[in-house]
Amino acid sequence: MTDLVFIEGLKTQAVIGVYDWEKKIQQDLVFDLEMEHDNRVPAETDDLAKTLDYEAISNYILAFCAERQFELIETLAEHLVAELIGQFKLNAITLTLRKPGAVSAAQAVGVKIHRKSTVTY
Ligand SMILES: Nc1nc2c(c(=O)[nH]1)N=C([C@H](O)[C@@H](O)CO)CN2
Repeated sequence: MTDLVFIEGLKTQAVIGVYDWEKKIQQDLVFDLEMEHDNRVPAETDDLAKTLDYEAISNYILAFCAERQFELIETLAEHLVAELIGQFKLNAITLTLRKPGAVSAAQAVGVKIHRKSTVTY
């Protein structure tokens, strides 16, 4: 099954970084998500409750970043994905997390992870 619900370029700020100066400031983060979902089911019923609500998931990520603090973006990505799988019953997700201001010579740096649920929803 190759259907997806995706979120692209979700921008927010968080306290994130390994250095002391980074723990006192907010820095930009950009999220791209691809979440596996059989889109035929919501399409048959025209029912929001049968799909992955990209608005609810986006709001969850914004709240997560406002409340939580990590050093590595790897740690943020892993914790966030684990919560999203549980909260929204995701079968599989690919998350790309960019920290655009981290390396001034680069447009962005970041991580990309793909995780599957241990149960099938
Ligand atoms: N793979 C990673 N490398 C680095 C990270 C990170 O989270 N993952 N973080 C930093 C610093 O916090 C950096 O962003 C400061 O500019 C360095 N390398």
